[in-house]
Amino acid sequence: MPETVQTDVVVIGAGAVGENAADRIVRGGLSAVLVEADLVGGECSYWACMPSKALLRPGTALREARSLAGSREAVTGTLDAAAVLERRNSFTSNWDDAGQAEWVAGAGIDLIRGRARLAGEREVEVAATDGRTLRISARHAVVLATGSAPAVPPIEGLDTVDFWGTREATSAAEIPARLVVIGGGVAGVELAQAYARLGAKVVLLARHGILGSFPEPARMLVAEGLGADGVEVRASASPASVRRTDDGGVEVTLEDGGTVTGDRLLVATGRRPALAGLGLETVGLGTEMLDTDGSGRVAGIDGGWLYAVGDAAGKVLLTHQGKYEARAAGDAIAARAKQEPGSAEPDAWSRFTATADRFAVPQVVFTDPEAAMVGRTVEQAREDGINASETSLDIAVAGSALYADEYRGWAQMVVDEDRRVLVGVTFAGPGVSELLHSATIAIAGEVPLDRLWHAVPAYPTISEVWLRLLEKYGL
Ligand SMILES: Cc1cc2nc3c(=O)[nH]c(=O)nc-3n(C[C@H](O)[C@H](O)[C@H](O)COP(=O)(O)OP(=O)(O)OC[C@H]3O[C@@H](n4cnc5c(N)ncnc54)[C@H](O)[C@@H]3O)c2cc1C
Ligand SMILES: NC(=O)c1ccc[n+]([C@@H]2O[C@H](COP(=O)([O-])OP(=O)(O)OC[C@H]3O[C@@H](n4cnc5c(N)ncnc54)[C@H](O)[C@@H]3O)[C@@H](O)[C@H]2O)c1
Repeated sequence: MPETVQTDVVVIGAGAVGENAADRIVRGGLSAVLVEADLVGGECSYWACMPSKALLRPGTALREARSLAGSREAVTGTLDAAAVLERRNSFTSNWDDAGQAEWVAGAGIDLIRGRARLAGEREVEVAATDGRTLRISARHAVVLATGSAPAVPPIEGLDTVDFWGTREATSAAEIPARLVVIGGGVAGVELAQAYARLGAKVVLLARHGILGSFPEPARMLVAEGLGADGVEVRASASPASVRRTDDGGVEVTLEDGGTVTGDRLLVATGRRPALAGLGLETVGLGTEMLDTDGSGRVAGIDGGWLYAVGDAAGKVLLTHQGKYEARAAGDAIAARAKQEPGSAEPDAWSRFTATADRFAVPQVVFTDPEAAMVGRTVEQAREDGINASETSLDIAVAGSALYADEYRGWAQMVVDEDRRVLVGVTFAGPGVSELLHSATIAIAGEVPLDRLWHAVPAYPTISEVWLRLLEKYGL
């Protein structure tokens, strides 16, 4: 007989998103059980954001030192790959989640380690890691925060080789001499540059070019940065088949008949919500993408007790947006339990709905140079029926010249001409990631351009690009 447990809310998955949902639920006065099958902290902490950025940052710091006369002369060596890997290990706490589990306990959340699945309305069954089977009844809600799984492309022979996914690439203990990367998305380009800087000879196969969601000039700057580090970017290269070579490496045959060989193959071709094996059929749902509203409530569930947030909801696969969805869902669940006014069907921009998921999503590609974008491209804005204009220029202000000798960067703003507010901004160049939040505030706050004119950028910072953009726009 399974042990039975009663709680207000069960959160399945203790990644960054599940942790935030449970935290908001407890802060809202409810009890929460958080179930985790692997490491508390999830993908971002151990196999994604943190280790990948830890692998990239030393190379960027070195390039920055080399970009200035005076400090350039002080650089006498190359990256110490072993030290970089060691520093990366410290950011993942050597894949030990004791610190995160301690935070969960301190937040008043009950942690159960094991694999959970739905077992009917408001019921969750857990195969606990200590061998017990638990049956948890949730008085108010169940939140799916199970993250995502790699989308493995249907490339002939891929199942016969021992290839890396992003998990293996972010946790590797050594640098392969030759690395072939399939996938020109964010994960592919970041890891291609990280490994090239750590000494690998990298070929990146990007069938539609790199960073498809970014405007062309930003993509070009990143491609040049990759090239400068020796990454061979093969745009339009579509892999047809893969085989193991006699020396233990891999050979990728392209659709045009060409071949590329490496000691390791990294496949970074996107991710899908992790919904398989979750018992969704017990509540009348399939394992295809869930349909959720702004507070994460899953459509088609009587009583609205099932929620999905973060990668599991599949709207925006980014940690910060997932955590934002979790805050909205957690607050909504707690408020709905108390029948708080405005929580049942919240208005846009209420704290119970993740409105920015549609209009103001920021993303940074942590390559060198960086690419940073928030909101819509001009094409997306026009597709959405917005009377959009675009203003773009190279970043060439006193702050950028001081930042690096021969600084090269690009900026673009997309304006809704009817409302005279920003709906999209892109920056590309060294150090631009820290500029992005100014654009996010302008978009989420719908700051009128005539008022934005009065947001004076400090001299001499790269932020002066704002002034140049507004002047070029006509202010
Ligand atoms: C290489 C790489 C780099 C990235 N870099 C960035 C970045 O720089 N910035 C950024 O914003 N985003 C980045 N992302 C995306 C980011 O990692 C994800 O958006 C984020 O991890 C999603 O968080 P989550 O909590 O929804 O899912 P996850 O972090 O995947 O957590 C889900 C958790 O649920 C658990 N789980 C799943 N099923 C069950 C079950 N049945 N029972 C119990 N537990 C279960 C899993 O074990 C896991 O711990 C990156 C992704 C990759 C692949
Ligand atoms: N800095 C960051 O914020 C960051 C970094 C890494 C990953 N992420 C997130 O993690 C998720 C996964 O990243 P990703 O780069 O794997 O996904 P992605 O969807 O961004 O890119 C996948 C790439 O793989 C290519 N591809 C797909 N199938 C292919 C095939 N059969 N052959 C060749 N190429 C193929 C696509 O054209 C695309 O360029 C994304 O949602 C991303 O936003 C974020």
